[in-house]
Amino acid sequence: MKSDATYDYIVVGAGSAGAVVASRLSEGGQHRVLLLEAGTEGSNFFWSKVPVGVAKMIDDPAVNWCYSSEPDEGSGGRRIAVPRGRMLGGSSSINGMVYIRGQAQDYDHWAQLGNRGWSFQDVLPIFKRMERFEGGSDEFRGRDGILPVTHTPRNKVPLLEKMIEAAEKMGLPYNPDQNGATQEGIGMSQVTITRGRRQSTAFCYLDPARGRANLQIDQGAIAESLILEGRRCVGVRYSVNGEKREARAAREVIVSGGSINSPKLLELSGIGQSERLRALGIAPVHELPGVGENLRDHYSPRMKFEITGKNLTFNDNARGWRLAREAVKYALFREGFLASTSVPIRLYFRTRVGLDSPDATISIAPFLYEMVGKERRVSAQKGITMNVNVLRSESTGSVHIKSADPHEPPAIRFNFLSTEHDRIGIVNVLRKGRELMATSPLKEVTGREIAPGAHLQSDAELLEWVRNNAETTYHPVGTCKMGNDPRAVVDPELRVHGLAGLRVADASIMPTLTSGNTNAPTIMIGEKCAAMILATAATARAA
Ligand SMILES: Cc1cc2nc3c(=O)[nH]c(=O)nc-3n(C[C@H](O)[C@H](O)[C@H](O)COP(=O)(O)OP(=O)(O)OC[C@H]3O[C@@H](n4cnc5c(N)ncnc54)[C@H](O)[C@@H]3O)c2cc1C
Repeated sequence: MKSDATYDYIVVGAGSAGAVVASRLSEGGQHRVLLLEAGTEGSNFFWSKVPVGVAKMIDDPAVNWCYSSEPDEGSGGRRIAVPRGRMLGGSSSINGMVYIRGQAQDYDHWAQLGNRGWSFQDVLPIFKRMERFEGGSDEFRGRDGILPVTHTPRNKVPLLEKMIEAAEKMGLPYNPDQNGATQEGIGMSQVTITRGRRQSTAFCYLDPARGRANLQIDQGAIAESLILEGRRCVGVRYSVNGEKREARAAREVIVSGGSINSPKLLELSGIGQSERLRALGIAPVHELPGVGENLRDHYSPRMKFEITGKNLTFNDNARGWRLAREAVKYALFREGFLASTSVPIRLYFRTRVGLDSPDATISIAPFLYEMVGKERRVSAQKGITMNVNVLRSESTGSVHIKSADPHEPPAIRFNFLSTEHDRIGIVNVLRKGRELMATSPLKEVTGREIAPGAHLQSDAELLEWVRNNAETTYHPVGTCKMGNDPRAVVDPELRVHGLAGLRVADASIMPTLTSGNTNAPTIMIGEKCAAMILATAATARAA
């Protein structure tokens, strides 16, 4: 066993949150930081740089953990793919690059649950500080941050103008900034793309930090367990190419492995439900019943409609010789299909009267795609794909290890559609999708409803279709949730309850889902965690 030097902080996982934590902790130069990342690729991985590369990486084990869920009732007995980034930048390096904070109420709710310091008023300054955005009002948006956020141009795909007009007829106004005063309405997606290049946390936070003498980034380094001495975490056991190593942390270890791998690492270290761990031959060290519980995600069926008009969708220009033309456009100008998000437009809306804020969303890819082997390709048939989901779904599942072998994937149980709220909600969203396509001027260019299909009308039929076809939007959260109740894993400072020297900082600490995609909130969590750690260190120095 190789025993490395002692660091002040060890961060496990260089993802949306972990890259931020390591970058910020090493910024001032006074703390020695070790960042362990299981993946071997970085921000120069070709398909990670090119926005359209999402489709290439969705199932590529070189940069993706490629997990899948356990079959259950909510998924009609299917296994659902659970892609997770496995490279510097983590899932921010393979994701769809949509940038959405969620609603003020999401964070106020976290604060109401007892998480002091997490209300919208508390986190808004962090969101503003971290972003470099070109529009919106100064009250809500930041201009000088490390993370470039851009607007998808409005007029590039003619079909989108028809969508905006149809939505407005339905009473959903055009919203120029869905990260501004209100999320509600139809708007162009904001994205972490600049000049045709993905802005992952690897690119924005780690690349500029690489030259720091006090930051060591070890890639291909898989954390296998935490080193605990009594009630204190003092380091990490990990392996690189099968070689076992140990690193010691004089101050703290920060686990940022994401919602699937963070609870897994805690359990492998004896932290979790003692009975469950004992049954797998792991000696329980610290009973913490919430570890791996409270898994939440956005369950998302894809609706598909035929489009009859000419040159209205990407199906017209992203195949055959036209795709080659798009490639040239990308190479020369960093523009076009290859340089864009696949979901340029989105709607946030209320599915029923009496709600304070939107409870559902539809994001739209202006093309149909098909699976060719394990790859998603643009179809010859013209149409659109709608990704629809309830924003704050209430079904909860779990992530637990299946054995003491750190290299075995954990059991992921989503338990989707297990609450009435989620069942009613998803049916309402499907109906809203239909309503949009049946409204002028979209109606005039809309052909057949390919999925779910017009023959499915009753709630029961639609729900059955969802069970058998829905995917996720790749937003697992909550498995090391923050709070003060018996199922909470970390406190509002993200310290693991009952242990010293150990924090968790990633999407797993969210007690509930945010109203939208989860990358921006997770980067904020990384920023907030680093700020809290640095404040603690400064207080200790002053004392
Ligand atoms: C395909 C896809 C599309 C998505 N699209 C969007 C989108 O458009 N917009 C959006 O906002 N969100 C999107 N998301 C979700 C968003 O990217 C995630 O919520 C966010 O990146 C999670 O960040 P994290 O820090 O919790 O985990 P991750 O970013 O996944 O980082 C965890 C890191 O830890 C590493 N790691 C794990 N275990 C170990 C270990 N034992 N040892 C060493 N390293 C380890 C992993 O390799 C990884 O690099 C998408 C996600 C996916 C997968």
